[in-house]
Amino acid sequence: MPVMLEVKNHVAYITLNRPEAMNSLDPESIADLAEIWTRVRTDPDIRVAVLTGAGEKSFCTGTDMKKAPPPTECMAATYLREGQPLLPHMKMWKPIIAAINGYAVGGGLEIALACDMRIASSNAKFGLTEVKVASLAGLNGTQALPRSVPQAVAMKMLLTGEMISAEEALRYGLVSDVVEPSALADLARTYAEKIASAAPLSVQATKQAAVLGKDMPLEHGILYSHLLWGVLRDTEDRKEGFKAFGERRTPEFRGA
Ligand SMILES: CC(C)(COP(=O)(O)OP(=O)(O)OC[C@H]1O[C@@H](n2cnc3c(N)ncnc32)[C@H](O)[C@@H]1OP(=O)(O)O)[C@@H](O)C(=O)NCCC(=O)NCCSC(=O)/C(=C/c1ccccc1)CC(=O)O
Repeated sequence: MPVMLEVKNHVAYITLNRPEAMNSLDPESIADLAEIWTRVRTDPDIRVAVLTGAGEKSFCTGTDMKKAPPPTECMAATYLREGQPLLPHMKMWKPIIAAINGYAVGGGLEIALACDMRIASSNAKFGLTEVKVASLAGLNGTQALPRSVPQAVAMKMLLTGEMISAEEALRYGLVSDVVEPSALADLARTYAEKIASAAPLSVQATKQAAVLGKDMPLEHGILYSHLLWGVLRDTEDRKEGFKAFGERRTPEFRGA
């Protein structure tokens, strides 16, 4: 399988599984991923997803340039029917954690930028190298990178295709944690299980407030987040959370 999925304790573990090709994305991987994201979005048992690459060398190096199929129709037809091939499938309010276990390059870094949390192994390298192969970081890279690291760093990376190290990525805030390669999966699981143990609707509303609010004027974002708080106010889970606190026990959340 070019992409593997395992669901455990409300966490979807997704692994790009073509280590021999640095987990680059061939057409089968892209189709598999699209299906998996739909499952993550719609399966009520799944509360959070972890995305990683197989092996210790690479998270994902973007388009498989040796297997990219020639176009079968004009771009306008594809674009107006489907929009983008990858990221719309990731659009959901369940959080996605990128566990970056090596190279995150080209479309690979763009996918990581579409995740909510990014943690990395100390051997990870990050680059939007599309200019080197006569293309463009057209999934989200030209927009998301300058919003994720200082503008000067983003422009250097975008225009030269130069990669940065895990240490630099941590310094610029592109990732939140850097650990030894052998510790990455455990750290991803720890964060994912923490998120999965919280009330699912509260987690999803929190992501929505943070993601949508980022592009609103502050005053609007604050009002919007207050409305989302109001949406959560009458949930069974909020009652359970408050009750469990008073009874000094672990709450049992149902997503209701
Ligand atoms: C990452 C590297 C620097 C690693 O170098 P290293 O020397 O350690 O390893 P290699 O020998 O190079 O790799 C081992 C093996 O894997 C194959 N490999 C690696 N990456 C790819 C890839 N992206 N496509 C196909 N094959 C790949 C490599 O050929 C080796 O195979 P072997 O010879 O052993 O059979 C180095 O691998 C590297 O620089 N990789 C390329 C990274 C890159 O340029 N990525 C950008 C691709 S373009 C892209 O992602 C785009 C995304 C997009 C944008 C908008 C809309 C949709 C998609 C742009 C686009 O598609 O146009």
